[in-house]
Amino acid sequence: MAEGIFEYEDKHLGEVLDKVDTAIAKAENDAENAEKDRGAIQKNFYNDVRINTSSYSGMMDTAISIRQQQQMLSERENSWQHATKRLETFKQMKKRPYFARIDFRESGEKKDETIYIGLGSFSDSPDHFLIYDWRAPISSVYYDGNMGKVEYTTPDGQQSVDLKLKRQFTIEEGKLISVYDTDETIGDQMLLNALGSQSDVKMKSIVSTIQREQNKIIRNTSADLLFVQGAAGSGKTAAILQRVAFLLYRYRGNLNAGQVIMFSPNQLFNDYVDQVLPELGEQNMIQMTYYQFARRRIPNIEVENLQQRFDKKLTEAERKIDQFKGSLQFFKAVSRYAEFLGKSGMRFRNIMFQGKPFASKEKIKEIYYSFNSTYNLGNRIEGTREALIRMLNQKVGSELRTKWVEDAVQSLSQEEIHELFKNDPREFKDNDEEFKFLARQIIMKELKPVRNAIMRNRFLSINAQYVQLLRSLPKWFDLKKINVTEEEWEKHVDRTIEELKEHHLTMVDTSAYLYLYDLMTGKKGERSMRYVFIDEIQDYNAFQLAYIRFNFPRAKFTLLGDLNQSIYANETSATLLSELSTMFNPEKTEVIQLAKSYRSTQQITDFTKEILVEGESIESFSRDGELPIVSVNRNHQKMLDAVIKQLHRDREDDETSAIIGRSYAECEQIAEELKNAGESVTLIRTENQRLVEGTIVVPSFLAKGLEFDSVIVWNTSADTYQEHRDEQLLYTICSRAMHRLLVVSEKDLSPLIGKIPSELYRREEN
Ligand SMILES: Nc1ncnc2c1ncn2[C@@H]1O[C@H](COP(=O)(O)OP(=O)(O)OP(=O)(O)O)[C@@H](O)[C@H]1O
Repeated sequence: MAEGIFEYEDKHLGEVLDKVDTAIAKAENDAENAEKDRGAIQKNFYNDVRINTSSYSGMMDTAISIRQQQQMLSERENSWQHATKRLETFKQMKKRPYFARIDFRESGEKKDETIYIGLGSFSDSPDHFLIYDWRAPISSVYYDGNMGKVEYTTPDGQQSVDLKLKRQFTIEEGKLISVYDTDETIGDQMLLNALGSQSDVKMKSIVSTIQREQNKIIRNTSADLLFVQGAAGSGKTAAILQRVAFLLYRYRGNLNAGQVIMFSPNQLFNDYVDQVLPELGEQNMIQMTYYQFARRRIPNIEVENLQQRFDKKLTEAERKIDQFKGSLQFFKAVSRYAEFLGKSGMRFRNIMFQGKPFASKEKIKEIYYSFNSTYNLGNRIEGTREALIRMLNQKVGSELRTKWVEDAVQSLSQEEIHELFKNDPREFKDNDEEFKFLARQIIMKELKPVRNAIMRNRFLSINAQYVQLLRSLPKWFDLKKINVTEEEWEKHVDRTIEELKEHHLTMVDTSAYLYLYDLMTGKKGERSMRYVFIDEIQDYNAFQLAYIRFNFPRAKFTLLGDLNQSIYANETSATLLSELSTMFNPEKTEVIQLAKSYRSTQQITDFTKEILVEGESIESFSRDGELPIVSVNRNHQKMLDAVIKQLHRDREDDETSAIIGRSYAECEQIAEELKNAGESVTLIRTENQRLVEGTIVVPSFLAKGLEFDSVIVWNTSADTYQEHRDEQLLYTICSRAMHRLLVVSEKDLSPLIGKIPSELYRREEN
């Protein structure tokens, strides 16, 4: 880089920082004044209020005066908050005000324009922007184009510019460290710097090095369904977090973080990504796992967790049934079944009062089916509830003169009477009136559980209904379509009933169970949710997706995944794409492929992609590193020694390490053995655990979406990772590594590693 350019930019940076300093001083002053004003109002609050309570109009004046003082106080409070927030932003800006510059000429203009791009915009007068927000329409040119004509989208349509210069800066703590000019999309040097650094317990934003394909994902506003298929480490997660920040900026004022929800693979992952949006100056969206989403609706039932789902061994028939229960076909079958329920077949439960039915199930059924045939299930349940509440109100009257009520009134203590008056004693005309009042209060209290049962639809019987749905299925669904016999189905239903009795449900049943319940109760879904993001889509089945869609009927969807990283061998993701295409309008569906893997060094990506049968489309990013090591050991102890040796190497080089075992049981054992050998490691037991610094031992099914400097794959022996069955699982684990990968096995090496060309790794025998 020419000397003059660096000096020029250094000077420019100095000028901008001076202006930021001026803005800081002003914001400090504003904050101080707002604080003073606030203090003064608080102190003089009652001096400044005109108090006059001698007449009605005087009291009104007093109330108005208090209100005015309160309003002034809250205005000062707002301006104080505003000033402190601005101050905070400017202080951040001082460290790294911008990261890029572009020069371009707009069509029809005679002069070139220069803009600087940073995390947020900054201007020294209303029309004079010194820094543009990376999300501003014009900033897209920086990410999207090579030199020459570049198009970009504005809220008013497409625009084009002639791009003449693209310059990148490294600025640290307000000091210019380096300047690069590039005619590539985003110069490799900056990306290399970003990728070469050590991993952290928290993911970082990628704002200064967003790649062109990623930019498409981030800025897409047209699709109802945006589907991103991308190799491991291709930046899917990084891109969607940036996308959330983009959408919050683009629709500022109309969209808030509470209207965006992201389904993530596990709680560890939530932890891992929770700093990205705050770093970009935005609030985090709602984030949960599907398990949490389902679980909060049915607290009394234990839903199958990740580990149970992962460890499950199914017979061939069970596998087919499981697959069917996770399909769109079954989703439609449940919808159809619910339609029948509008005519007959709804199961009810008695609502009990003092050991006897307040409303018998027969009576409830009679009410439920008394409505006109045009009523849908939602209207029916509402009508039934209203009729039951009317019955309840009549019951209050009819119970007045019963013996239990009389006895209860007679035996009331003074305190209890006081309480029934709600500490507000009243005058009664005579004793009878007082009795009636107290009796009503007692009856209403006693009937409260009945009222709750009505309002909470406890007269429905979801368990019985779900079982009936399963039992009756062969009568209206041809089991031949799924290659299952009636006996096999019967056996399966019996098992589900047993599980329900134990308050257990598998994940596939849970979705169907909840969906049926929502249909029965006429639930409409959350219409205020505007964007739904689902990461690691390959681990969902079509039923779950359809159910999520049902829950958020007005939202736009962004689905991200890698069909090569399905960790559940029982479920196939291949059919997922075709099922998806029937769920959304094809004209509003866009698919983006990300083929380049940024996470790992070239050596690691070249190695891991060989594990897959169809891995050739994965491109490695040219970042150089050491060859992966495949260590084949004579016995268990040797294998452990190889791990310890690598841990020492990692520690010396300041690399974070993760040891990934296939099952939880295996991880528990290694963690124990490593501790006994004096190594300090943390075992990740469940998906709800927090991420910690230092070496961790994590089971394969919890490593989803995470990354580590150095990955050690434990026991890749032939019987642990089998050909066909475990290809994707092993690929997923190995692709967690950024800079270093060690695969250790005892005796026979898994054929999945054996088939990798030997020049792609270094073999060690111990
Ligand atoms: N444009 C980029 N600039 C800098 N770093 C990037 C870029 N894109 C991706 N990365 C980095 O590459 C790594 C992998 O990205 P990310 O976790 O988003 O990939 P992914 O596609 O979600 O992977 P997986 O499917 O394996 O979970 C992260 O460390 C991320 O910060």
